[in-house]
Amino acid sequence: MSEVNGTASEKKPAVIFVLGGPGSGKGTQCAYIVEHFGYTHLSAGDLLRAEIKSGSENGTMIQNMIKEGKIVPSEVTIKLLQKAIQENGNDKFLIDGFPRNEENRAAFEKVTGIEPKFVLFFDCPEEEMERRLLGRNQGREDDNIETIRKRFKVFLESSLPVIQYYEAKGKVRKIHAAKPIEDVFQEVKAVFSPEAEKDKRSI
Ligand SMILES: Nc1ncnc2c1ncn2[C@@H]1O[C@H](COP(=O)(O)OP(=O)(O)OP(=O)(O)O)[C@@H](O)[C@H]1O
Ligand SMILES: Nc1ccn([C@@H]2O[C@H](COP(=O)(O)O)[C@@H](O)[C@H]2O)c(=O)n1
Ligand SMILES: [Mg+2]
Repeated sequence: MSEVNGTASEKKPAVIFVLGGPGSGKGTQCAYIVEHFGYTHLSAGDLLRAEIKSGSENGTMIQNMIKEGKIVPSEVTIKLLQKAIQENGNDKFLIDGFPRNEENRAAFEKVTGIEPKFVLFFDCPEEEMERRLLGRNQGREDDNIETIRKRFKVFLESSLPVIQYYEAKGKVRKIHAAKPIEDVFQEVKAVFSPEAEKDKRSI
């Protein structure tokens, strides 16, 4: 496929949006899904952090927004996602941490014409997410209590409505994420195994 929003005859990649509050375990579980089910993992946050490191002209703006827990304009994030999809040979992607608000959601659909197959939603209480983020130790500039509180607020105000939008379309697969990593993955597996079977039958 030469373009992500190419002509009707070109097959669009299968996309699963992976959503959940900060520290709910999205990245951790995506690594397991990649290993077991052959998806490519694209984390919107990781792509934005790489863009800062690359010295791009948007770097300072992105860095400031991440420090404040704010959502970067869709145009920037979608360009990074499109490029990552185009550069990858796979036809199925986990898009982690996107769409984060209604603007992200509507713009991605408009620009790429892609509707997610389903939305994997990691549901986790704030106290547990806060504990995990404060213990993460990956040197992230937004893993401090002040920014974490801002990120929780943005999640409740801007990201949950996106999950509710997909819930109304019957597309949300909710995972109880406040359990040990292996137990969470058992629940995730139960979502992906039937999908993998369906995919095999349609080949
Ligand atoms: N089920 C779990 N139980 C305990 N700790 C976990 C669990 N899942 C992930 N963690 C740990 O919690 C921290 C956050 O996990 P992870 O980075 O996967 O979350 P995330 O949802 O991607 O967060 P963010 O939105 O900030 O990128 C990591 O240190 C990870 O090892
Ligand atoms: N769609 C997105 C995704 C992320 N951001 C910004 O990056 C921060 C970190 O995201 P993680 O998923 O790695 O936690 C997030 O708080 C936002 O500032 C974004 O703007 N848009
Ligand atoms: Mg993450």
